Amino acid sequence: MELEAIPGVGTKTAAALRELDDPAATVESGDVAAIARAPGVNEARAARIARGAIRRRHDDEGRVLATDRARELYREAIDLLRERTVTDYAAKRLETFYPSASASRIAEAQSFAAAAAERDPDPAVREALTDCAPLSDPPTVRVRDRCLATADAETLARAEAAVPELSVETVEDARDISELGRSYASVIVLDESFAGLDVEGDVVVRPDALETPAETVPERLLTFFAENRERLEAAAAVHEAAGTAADAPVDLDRLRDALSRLDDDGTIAGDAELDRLTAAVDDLDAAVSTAASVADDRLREAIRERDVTIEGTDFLSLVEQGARVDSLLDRELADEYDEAVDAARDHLADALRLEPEEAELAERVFGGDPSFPVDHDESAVSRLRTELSAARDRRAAKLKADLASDLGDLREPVETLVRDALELDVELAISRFARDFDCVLPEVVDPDAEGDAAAEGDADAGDGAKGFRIEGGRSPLLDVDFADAEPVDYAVSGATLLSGVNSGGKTSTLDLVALVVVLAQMGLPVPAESATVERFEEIHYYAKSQGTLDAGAFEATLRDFGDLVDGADGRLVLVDELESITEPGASAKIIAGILEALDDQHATAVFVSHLAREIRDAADFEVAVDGIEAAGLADGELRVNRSPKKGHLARSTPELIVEKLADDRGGEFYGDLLEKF
Ligand SMILES: Nc1ncnc2c1ncn2[C@@H]1O[C@H](COP(=O)(O)OP(=O)(O)OP(=O)(O)O)[C@@H](O)[C@H]1O
Repeated sequence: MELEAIPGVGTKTAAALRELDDPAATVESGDVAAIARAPGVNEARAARIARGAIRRRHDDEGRVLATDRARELYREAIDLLRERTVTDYAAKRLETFYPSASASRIAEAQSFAAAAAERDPDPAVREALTDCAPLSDPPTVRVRDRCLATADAETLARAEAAVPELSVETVEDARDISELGRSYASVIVLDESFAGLDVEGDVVVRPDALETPAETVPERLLTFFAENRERLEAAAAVHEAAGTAADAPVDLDRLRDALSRLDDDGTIAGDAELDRLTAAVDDLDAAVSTAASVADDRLREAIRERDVTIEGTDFLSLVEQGARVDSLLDRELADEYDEAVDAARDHLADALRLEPEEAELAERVFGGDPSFPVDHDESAVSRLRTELSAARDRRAAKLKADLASDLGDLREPVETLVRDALELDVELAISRFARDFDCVLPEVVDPDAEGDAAAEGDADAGDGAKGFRIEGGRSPLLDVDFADAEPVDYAVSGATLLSGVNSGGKTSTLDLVALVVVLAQMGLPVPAESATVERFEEIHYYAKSQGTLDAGAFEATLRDFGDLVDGADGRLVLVDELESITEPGASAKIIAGILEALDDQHATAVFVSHLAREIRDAADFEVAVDGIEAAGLADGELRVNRSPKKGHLARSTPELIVEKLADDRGGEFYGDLLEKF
């Protein structure tokens, strides 16, 4: 796939995406975290790229959200979903859902959402998701005790690219290699031509070394797993909490076992022998000095308890020549000295937990010429250190190789393990949203088919329709608790005026319609008992304007509507109290004209207005009027039936108040007033 063909991906972004392992598949996968691994691509941008790829796949170029208020509604819908995610990943991934005019995209998203809504939003899974995050690539580790060697320039370039962890050295002959063997603990020769090479040190010829990075640089896998330990454990916990452990792409026990053998810095953990050797090397000097003290104490004690007879000549030579008293040890205290040395050797072997062969080397540390304090042999200590260090490094290398080979098998599957856990968060957010707001998956119908979405129980409506029909819709965007949101039934096909008392819920009804349509075209469940909506090409929602516009702004608004009515088929137009843009008489005429044009073009429109009667009178066609009706005033409070009544011009609040006064007070004045309505 041409990456540049994705909407919103330019040459620079395409170049960044090409750095990914499998750019096309990654971009198509919708995995926002994986896309965001491309250099310079953050998650918000990754979501846009994923959305672009979806659009391209569905040949979906259109922009359904056509006005600021429509876009605002979409943001509010996304926010309601995002509030229900646990991970950043899921929050970003939800952004790949957008209102689409493509039937195939809506169907695709709906099938995802339908499966998601079935998920049980178990609090235990939510808890487990807390530490879940996309796997990260640790920075390249430099391994300094090993190198690659080749005589070939091309192999050199390939090796440098494939194994940036190791130095790649150029060699011409066996002598060069043997020299490398002295500088590095191990050398891997890449050229077949050196097969059978016999040089000293840890030198191997492995032409396949670049293809087997787990063996060549086990550190790469080890640091990857060490760095991602918490994320992997969290993903495993999610699968367990969700009851999907048995189907997980990785055997979770095996993963945990491998992780338990790994330290946070990518070294080997939990191996008693390696721990013993490491401690022995680290403690060697301290143990030698304590062992010497043990011997000294013994000897001191022995000397203190013995009567030593010194011959006169000895005494003289001691006094006159400053001869060392040590010479007496050999003669007078030989047994005691031997015992003290044995004690020192035992102490050393015990303290360092040495194996018999190592203990043999350790014996040479003590037992030279008798002396007090007891001396040790520094070169024997050094030999012991070399021996123990080499054993430690051999052990570590073997364990690393073993562990890397185990982890190598898990490398690919853990990607899926983590991705599945994160995707579960996306699904659970949708499930929670659907449950919290009593949602249903709506029917999104083809506008070109015959019939009206608004036509209830109309056999002709079939699978095709114009307009929308919402039953029992309850908006989560109201300023009251969702539990107090009263259900609204509303269906419109064609251009309609919506009248109603003040605060009757007209604006809230427009919000509900916009929200239901936006969610429906995102392929998501909607907060209603049932809903059928036309698959609109565009949603134009205009919020109530703040006061009368000056001439310039009025002209601009009129031009907007001029564009809007041009080719309006397939559009949903929601307009809240457009009359406030200019004086009432002119407003009524303008709104009547716009409605007429929209109706002509089979657009679906709902215009909320307090001037419904005037607009109807000004219109040259039979304009439909619906009304949100007050059932009356009770204790000064309006009692409202929130579902607009079809074909009904609702009485206004002033009319209701005049009627109340006429009833309560009687008299000519109120009666005359009432008649004027
Ligand atoms: N379906 C509903 N369920 C519960 N409360 C609602 C519902 N619809 C509206 N309300 C309440 O009524 C208030 C007024 O609603 P809204 O602003 O939509 O009325 P309006 O008819 O547009 O008013 P105005 O004529 O003043 O523009 C809302 O703030 C909300 O508290």
